Amino acid sequence: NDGSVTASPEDAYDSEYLCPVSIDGQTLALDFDTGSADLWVFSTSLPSSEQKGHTLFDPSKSTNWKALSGYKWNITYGDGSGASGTVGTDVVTVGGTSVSGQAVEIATKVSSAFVSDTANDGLLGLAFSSINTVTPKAQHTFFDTAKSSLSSPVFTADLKHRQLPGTYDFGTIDSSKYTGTITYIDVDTANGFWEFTGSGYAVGSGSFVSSSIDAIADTGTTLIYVPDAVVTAYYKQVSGASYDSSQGGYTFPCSATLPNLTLGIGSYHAVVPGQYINYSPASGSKCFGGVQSDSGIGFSIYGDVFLKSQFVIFDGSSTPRLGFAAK
Ligand SMILES: O=C(NC1CCCCC1)N[C@H]1[C@H](O)[C@@H](N2CCCCC2)[C@@H]2OC[C@H]1O2
Repeated sequence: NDGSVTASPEDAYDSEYLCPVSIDGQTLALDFDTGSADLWVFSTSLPSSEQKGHTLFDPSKSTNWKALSGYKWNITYGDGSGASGTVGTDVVTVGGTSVSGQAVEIATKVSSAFVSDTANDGLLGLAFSSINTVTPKAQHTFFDTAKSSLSSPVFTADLKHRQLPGTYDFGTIDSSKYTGTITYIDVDTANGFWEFTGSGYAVGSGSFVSSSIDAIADTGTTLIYVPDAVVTAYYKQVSGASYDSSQGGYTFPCSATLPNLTLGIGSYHAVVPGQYINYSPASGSKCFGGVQSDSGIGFSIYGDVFLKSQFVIFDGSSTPRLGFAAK
């Protein structure tokens, strides 16, 4: 029951990656999010003003749909976006991986950021089921439901930079998708995230600075959010860079040459190419950086700007761990 599904960038800046997911034959484009644990979809139960432009799941058209009476969900994400609604179970298929009895959370309310993100029909959470928001009983993620039917209890992310589709694979580690060896690091699941301790950083050709960085691997977050010491060291090497409070982050002249950012994972040095850190135009001739401060978040976030530079293994065995390799 192993499977592989394409992950297509939603826009020219790789703001998010969307994957086709079939719910009893109804196919929606979902944002696979290793930073949350709810599988929720735009539905015919939303007010029509919030449905516009999205593909909707209609449970009344599903023969395998089973409503969970009295069950509800309500989620708020780190960017302030959120959604809420009701719950049922159905057959969910991702690439070749099909599971029955999967909790599918029907949106009856979504925040404006989701309404306007018309390519996005919902989220498929891939964090640990301990942070699923369904009450009165938390539900399993798609990966947890599928795990026992996979050749190996793993999924991998091979996201790409700019305009290229990548893949999420379930159940196998495809050795054609990476070079060299895989470096594994322990994961602390206490907060429900794929959380680990990074070993430090380097900017461009500069020397590596050893420092413990508490971080999560989050496919649902676009950028890299790291401690101020890293951010300051990085933009010191970018002429014309500055913190722009009106943009809410560091910007620099779009013509700037950006240094690579190396992030340590154990003894492995993961290199994020400088070009990946020119995230998008901000205003005028300034561009918005793909590396920003993690202050106020509580931990660092290695989001898509980082993850797309690597081949990443999310190992859900009894001792969960993360694997990273160059590609
Ligand atoms: O909130 C975060 N990350 C935070 C970013 C700031 C620093 C803390 C973490 N990720 C979310 C992302 O923004 C959402 N967004 C919705 C609107 C369209 C774009 C995507 C989408 O839903 C869940 C996840 O993905």
